[in-house]
Amino acid sequence: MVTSSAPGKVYLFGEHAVVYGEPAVPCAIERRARVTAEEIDEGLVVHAEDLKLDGFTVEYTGDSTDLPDVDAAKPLLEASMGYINEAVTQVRDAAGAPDAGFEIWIESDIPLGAGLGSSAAVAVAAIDAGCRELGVELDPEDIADRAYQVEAAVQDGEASRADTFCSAMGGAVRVEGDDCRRVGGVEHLPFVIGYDGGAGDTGALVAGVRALRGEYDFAADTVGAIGDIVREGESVLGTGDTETLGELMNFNHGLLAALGVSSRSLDTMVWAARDAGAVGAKLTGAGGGGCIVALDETDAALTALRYTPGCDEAFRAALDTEGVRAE
Ligand SMILES: Nc1ncnc2c1ncn2[C@@H]1O[C@H](COP(=O)(O)OP(=O)(O)OP(=O)(O)O)[C@@H](O)[C@H]1O
Ligand SMILES: C[C@@](O)(CCO)CC(=O)[O-]
Ligand SMILES: [Mg+2]
Repeated sequence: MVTSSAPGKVYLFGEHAVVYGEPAVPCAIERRARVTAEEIDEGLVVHAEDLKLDGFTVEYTGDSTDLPDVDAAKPLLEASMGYINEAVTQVRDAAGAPDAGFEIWIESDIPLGAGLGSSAAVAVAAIDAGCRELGVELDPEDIADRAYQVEAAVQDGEASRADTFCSAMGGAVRVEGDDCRRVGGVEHLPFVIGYDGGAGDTGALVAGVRALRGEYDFAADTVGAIGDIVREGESVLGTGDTETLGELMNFNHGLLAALGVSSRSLDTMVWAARDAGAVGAKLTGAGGGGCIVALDETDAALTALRYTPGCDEAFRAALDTEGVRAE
């Protein structure tokens, strides 16, 4: 039996636009998903106790034809199980063991569906644990690639490599299409996270941006302008110029809001952090609900968020320079 863990992430810049080939800079954070895998004779048994669907805790067995006995919509359950099922498919493929059976336990500090990359962290950790259990060591780039295949399969092709590459490699990364690399020289960023307790539907939000981009040239230009922000941000990343990073994050949030992926609670938390003196604040991930990320060396934004109606939880999240690892 082996356990692997992988970090969640925040986007400094570039979510959504990265789906259309613009660059993005996600950063791994010290909140992890841990996956334990044990080889069994056949089939798949998954214990996913954090996986709450409208209040249900799901412990499921076998493949998607053998759904757990809970009163939740079948597509919702199938989508939720998809990441682990697809990760196991990748493990069997990598190990050349199409019939390998697994019992899997998932435990995670990353809120689900909230923009902190829980799906990528679970996929990355599951692939690493499953492969090591079968005696196969993949390097982090291969794990990232296979975890991307998982996200692409579950999200009907609507996924970039950003979340999975970041989770596998750790630190700050830059992703532009298939070109994925680590950004050197970034050791510390004073991230503060505000979480509204909710979640966004990544697929629907991506589809909304795609539709706007098709309908209006200025929406396509907005996506391009997010790419310009990323290119500008890269030039100051690692120089210690937090003020400029913050200003660019604020601009990025405005453009994401223009594309329709913010929400009242995300905007409220963004303004609470800024009013408290954060150098910048924006939504992170797909949006619609979930988390914002602010930059603040002091405790002011953290405290302000804790008193902001609609903010369920606020916490610091240090940059995690380590990606996937054996536990
Ligand atoms: N602890 C967990 N146990 C089992 N499955 C999980 C767990 N955490 C995440 N998942 C899977 O990931 C899905 C959430 O992924 P989704 O991409 O919607 O959100 P996210 O990755 O948290 O946010 P974003 O992609 O915006 O950063 C869950 O529905 C579930 O299928
Ligand atoms: C919205 C999006 O850009 C980020 C979700 O964390 C989608 C993706 O990159 O796959
Ligand atoms: Mg995700």
